[in-house]
Formats: sequence, structure tokens, C-alpha cells
Amino acid sequence: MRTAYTADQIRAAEHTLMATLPPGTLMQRAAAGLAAACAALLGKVYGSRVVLLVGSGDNGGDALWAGERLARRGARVAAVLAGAKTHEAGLAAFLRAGGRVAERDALGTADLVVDGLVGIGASGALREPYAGLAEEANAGRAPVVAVDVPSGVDASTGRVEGAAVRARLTVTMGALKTGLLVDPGAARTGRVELVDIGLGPHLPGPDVAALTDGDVAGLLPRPGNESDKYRRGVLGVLAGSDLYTGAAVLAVGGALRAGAGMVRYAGPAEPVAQVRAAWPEAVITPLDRPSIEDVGRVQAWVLGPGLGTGDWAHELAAQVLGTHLPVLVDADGLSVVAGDRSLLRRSAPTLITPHAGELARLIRAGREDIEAARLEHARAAAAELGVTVLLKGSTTVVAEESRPVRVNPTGTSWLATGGTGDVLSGVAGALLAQGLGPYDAGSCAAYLHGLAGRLAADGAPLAAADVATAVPAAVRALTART
Ligand SMILES: NC(=O)C1=CN([C@@H]2O[C@H](COP(=O)(O)OP(=O)(O)OC[C@H]3O[C@@H](n4cnc5c(N)ncnc54)[C@H](O)[C@@H]3O)[C@@H](O)[C@H]2O)[C@H](O)CC1
Ligand SMILES: [K+]
Repeated sequence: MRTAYTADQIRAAEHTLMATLPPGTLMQRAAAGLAAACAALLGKVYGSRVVLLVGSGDNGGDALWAGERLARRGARVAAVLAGAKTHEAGLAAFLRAGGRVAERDALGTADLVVDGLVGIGASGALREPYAGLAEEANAGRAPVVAVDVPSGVDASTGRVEGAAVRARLTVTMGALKTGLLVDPGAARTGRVELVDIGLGPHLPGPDVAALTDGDVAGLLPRPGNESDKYRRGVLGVLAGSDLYTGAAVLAVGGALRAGAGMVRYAGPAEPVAQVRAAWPEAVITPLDRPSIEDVGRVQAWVLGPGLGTGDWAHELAAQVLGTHLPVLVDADGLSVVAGDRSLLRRSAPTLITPHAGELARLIRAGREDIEAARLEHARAAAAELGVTVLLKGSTTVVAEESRPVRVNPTGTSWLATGGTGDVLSGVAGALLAQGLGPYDAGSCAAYLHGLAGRLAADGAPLAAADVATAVPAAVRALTART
């Protein structure tokens, strides 16, 4: 599990640790790790032209001390002093080692650029001359190594306002920052290397976490030799309407391909015909009235994709959410509960899977506000509604009260196409039926969905049904890698 922390959490931990060490120790550890990472990227250090962009704080200090090490190994290192003031000890050591101060035109002939403008001490959009330097570095041919955080990315939220460095590599000190895992910040880090400066024991509970292949492989139910379908999880799917049949087909497909022992689909005539044709293994209960009493035993429900928002949907929502079973509410089901939030007041596990617009209606917030602060809104909604929230988007996040927000690392823009959300609901529902709690079911479903999306796309636009089909391949790829 990769965990990440906000700037405040890191600063508090650094403060505690620094109190136990001689002054400057942390910066030396940081600079040593940074210099080693730069040397590895350069390959040949001797004679290489390295340009440091040096800000006025300790981020710049890291860059100068790393530059000192590279200069001592024969690199030709130039420092562009961008701040109103400069880290004195670092600059003195840097010059003693043969480094030199240069103007920004040195960027034109650099073999490597080190972005030491701002790190966790940044606030707001990059101001000049930092903004211009960031853009010049991005435009140059030399790879950029970001110190701690790519300048211009908010370390705690991943937000980018205005100019920001686009790094080939981010060398982050002590612990991952949340902003390195969440879009748009996550798209600017390049590869991320963590330098251990001894913060570990001083860090609090993480702000966010990101599952790895190994975590998901460990969490997925092992399809042992259970012949009993109930042991492998039976999922009920209430989706689709005579108007919208596709969502039901996609949700059932996602569930079947995610290993549910059985999927019971219940709905009106049209979607019944479509589901039966697409997935003969689904067990069908045609409904001529909104009642789940004839559906048979299930261990979890998916409610919502393509269901419509009329009386039929309201009645089914009330019945399903009135059970003691885990329920996933998506799409039209979310519209229904947005109109009557008391339906979510239940003791059994509830997983909601909104995109920003659906969450906005649920918690009466602005869609733009949610998009700009996804983690915070997902966390707040989980606490306010007492449910687990899977907030879909460029970076899908899963929030549950008093647990780190899980940030999905496998997201891919290929999935931004109609119907993939229905598949995701089916996958997550199948995991709920197989006994995973909503936090793990949502996180693992998002992870598999992203992997399946990459496999299904394989560089070309995908159709949602392909994602459902690719889920078993995603599970195989995952287990083969771990
Ligand atoms: N604290 C430690 O023990 C260690 C810190 N490490 C490194 O230090 C930075 C954090 O350093 P800090 O001095 O707190 O702040 P920064 O250098 O990140 O930047 C603050 C600096 O930049 C100016 N500034 C802030 N916002 C902007 C902006 N939007 N535009 C322009 N300029 C801005 C501000 O005026 C300050 O002067 C941390 O990231 C690590 O790199 C060590 O790595 C470990 C030990
Ligand atoms: K930086």
C-alpha cells in the first residue's frame, strides 16, 4: 500500500524528527538522495551540464546541496537563483565545490534541470519569475527532476493553478505527498522516487493511500473450490428500463466477469430480453411490478444503472435499501436517493458510485467545486451521508469515514466513454456479494476497472462492453505480477 500525506502532516513529522537531530541533517539526507537520483538519470556525471532552478526556501536548499555533490563528481553545475533570497549555507558549499551562478539562458544548454523552486512551502499559483522558469524548463529538451514536488503543484491536493513544472522524475523527501497521487498533480510528476530521510516513525495516519497490484491480489476473493454459488457470492442487479436497456447489460456483464457465483437480474421486459441475449448465464426474474420478493436469495444488490427515476425506481430503492444487505447505488439510483436521503440511513454497508455531477446533487455542492477538490468532497460526503463514496473521475477516489481516502492509480482516459460506469457498478457489486466491505470492494473494483480499460483499449478507443470482457484478463495480469 502506498500512503501519502498532506504538507502539514509532513511538516509536523519533519519538525518532530529535526528536534532529535543536528541542524541540517534532514537536508543532507534529502540532498544525497536527490544527487544520487540525478546521477542515475544522467548516466555519465562527469562533464554533464546540470542547471539548478533555486528558490528561496529549503526546496532550493536541497537543490544546492545536491548540486554541490554533483559538482564534486565533475558535473558542470549552474545555479539560477530565482528567489529574493537564497539558502546561504547551500550556496556557499555549492560555490566551493565548483558550482557557478548563472542566468536563465543556461537552461538552453542543460543536460538536466533540477526544479528546486518550491516544494511543500508553496502557496497559490507560481509567481514570477518562478512561473516563467517553470515554463522555460518544460519547453527545454533536458529532462527535469522535481525536488520534492513539481513546482506549481499543490503538495496536499494535486491542484495546479497556472504554470507548473512537468517532471521526468520527482524525488520526494520522507513520504509521498497526496498531490503526487491525485490529478492534475499526478500527471506532472513523471516517475516518483521516495528518499527515506527517517520520517517514518513520526508520520500520523496517512491522508490518502493507493493500492498496489499486491494489495488488490491479496484482497480479491480467491475462487477456491467452492462449488456452492452462494459461497462465491450471488448478486442481485436492479437496473435498466424499457427506455434504457444497455446499462443493465453492462452492469450484469461487469458482475459476471468479476467472479460472482451467480448474478440475478430483475427488470422489465425489454432489458430482460437484452440481458438474456447477452449473458445467458444470468438468472432472470422478469418484473411486471416493482417488487424484489420473487428475485430469490442474493448477498448484495446493485441498484440504479438505467433504472429511470419514476415511481418504479423509488419503490425498488425503498425495498432494496430497506434490506440488511450491502447495496451499491449508482446512476439513476443516486437521483432517487438525492430526492430522499433518508433512504441512505441504514446499518448495512452502502457504496455509492457517483461522478461529480451526481455527487453535487447528493450533497448540494457545486460540480466545479467538487472537481476542484475531489478528495475533500468525497471525504465530506462519506461523513455526511454515512456511506462509502466512490467518486469517479480522472482520478477515482474511495472515501469512508475515518479511513485514508484511497486514490485509484490505474485510471485511464480511455474509460471516459458511455457505459463504463455501469460496468464498474457490476464489478464492485460482485465484490460486495463475494464478501468484501464497500471500501475494499470499491477500491479493488476501480483498480480492476482501470486495468481492464487499458487492456480493452490497447491504444484504441474502447466500447464499454469490452471493459467487462477484459476484467478476467485484468485479474490474471494482476495475479501473474504478484
Ligand atoms: N523542513 C525540512 O526539514 C526539510 C525540508 N525539505 C525541503 O524543504 C522544502 C520546504 O521548504 P520551505 O522552505 O518550507 O518552502 P519551499 O522551499 O517549498 O518554498 C517556500 C518559498 O517559496 C516561496 N513561494 C511560496 N509559494 C510561492 C509561489 N506560489 N510562487 C513563488 N514563490 C513561492 C516562498 O516565498 C518561500 O520563500 C521541502 O519541499 C523539501 O524540498 C527537505 O527535503 C527535507 C527536510
Ligand atoms: K520543486
